[in-house]
Amino acid sequence: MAPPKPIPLEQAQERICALASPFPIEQVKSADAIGRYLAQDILARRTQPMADLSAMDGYAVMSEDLGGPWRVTGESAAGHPYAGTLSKGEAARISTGAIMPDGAGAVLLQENATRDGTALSLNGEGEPTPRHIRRAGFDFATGDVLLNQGTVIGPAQLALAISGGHGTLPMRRRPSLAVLDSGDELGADPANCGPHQIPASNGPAIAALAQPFVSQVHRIGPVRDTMEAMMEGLERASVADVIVTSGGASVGDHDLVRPALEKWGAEIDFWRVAMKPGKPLMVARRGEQVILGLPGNPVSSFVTAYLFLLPLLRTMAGASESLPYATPLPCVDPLPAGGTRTEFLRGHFVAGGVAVIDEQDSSALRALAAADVLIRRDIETPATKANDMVPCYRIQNGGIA
Ligand SMILES: Nc1nc2c(c(=O)[nH]1)N[C@H]1C(S)=C(S)[C@@H](COP(=O)(O)OP(=O)(O)OC[C@H]3O[C@@H](n4cnc5c(N)ncnc54)[C@H](O)[C@@H]3O)O[C@H]1N2
Ligand code: MOO
Repeated sequence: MAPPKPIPLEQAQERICALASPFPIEQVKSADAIGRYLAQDILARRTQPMADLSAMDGYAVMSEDLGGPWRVTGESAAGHPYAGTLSKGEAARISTGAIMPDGAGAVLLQENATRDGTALSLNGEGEPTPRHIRRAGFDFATGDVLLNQGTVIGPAQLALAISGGHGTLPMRRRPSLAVLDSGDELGADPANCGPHQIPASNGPAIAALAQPFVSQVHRIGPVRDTMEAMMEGLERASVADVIVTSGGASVGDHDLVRPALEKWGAEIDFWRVAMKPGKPLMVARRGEQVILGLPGNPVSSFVTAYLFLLPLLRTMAGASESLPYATPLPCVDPLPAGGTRTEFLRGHFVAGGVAVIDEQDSSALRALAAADVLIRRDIETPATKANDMVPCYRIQNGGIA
């Protein structure tokens, strides 16, 4: 039977994301929410700053009393406000982040002051100014939306949520993942492979790509190229919400993933995508479980995990943006017109943009590991000249940048 016609990349990404059902919401300690997506909008539970604060170390004075001299009548330090109300001719020693005393409306930098005991005067370098005051609520006020549902929590978002009074955050429960390597040629121990074996490297790479988005990863295999071994592998994988296989997805005599999935009761959603590398990608479903059959070639498996598995996991995690986004960058090499498949070329950063890596074979791991970007070439896109802008997906930093 002839294999089905490959479907367009965009349609394949849409179909895979449509298979994801949102996972239940759980409250997570804010610091443990890093890398996860908010399940609800986060509203400020407090106002920041809670009062007018000084932005500098110096002296607080009345706004109608900018010329001095003054008498220092007390101090406002961070955590220890000034007691009482400031009057004309009075100044309060104040530190950065400390609350402006009642009655005060300007701050004199200590560099611009001469102080002798409690006597304070200008030294000619500058006057008190309200510009050194951070106004109450200028960052946020109680009830403001601080972070939208679907936002990923990184270090800055974590700081904002904590500052807004949130010790815990509502996140979607993360799916569990099973990663299955298949192929008679695969060895489990990279240091001890027989002469006809290669180390199973796809599983560890896929697991590492997925790790931020999943609760746990079950590693299965290497599984032999027999129907019995595949069925047993799938049975072991059935504990997981998402199952990823690599290898055996193409049309060869030993490519058993599709028949095994069908025998196991999975329904194939689509098989084959008009992309390079990654054409044999297979997507199936069994009940609520989603199964991705990635091609065995290591670069194909990495690229399809990046373009399909991660969007699926992000959708399950409740991300507002599931697909990776392309940044236009100048390509120092001219590129030929696009062909009949959307192509992802491995490229690396050079002065002035990106350059195409010479080796583009879909098994070449050294070239993949040297790549900073995948350069996207759409179907039949016109040829480009040196330094034309091309869409680039960043895969620096293990594919998660
Ligand atoms: N007649 C055709 N042949 C092929 C087609 C086609 O359309 N017609 N498609 C080609 C494309 S494109 C790809 S990609 C490969 C993918 O094939 P499979 O998914 O069946 O993968 P395998 O044959 O099992 O393995 C391919 C290659 O990758 C190595 N491999 C497999 N698993 C791992 C692993 N876990 N770790 C490291 N390396 C792995 C394997 O040893 C092979 O060298 O099919 C083309 N053929
Ligand atoms: O996925 Mo294959 O790598 O297109 O050669």
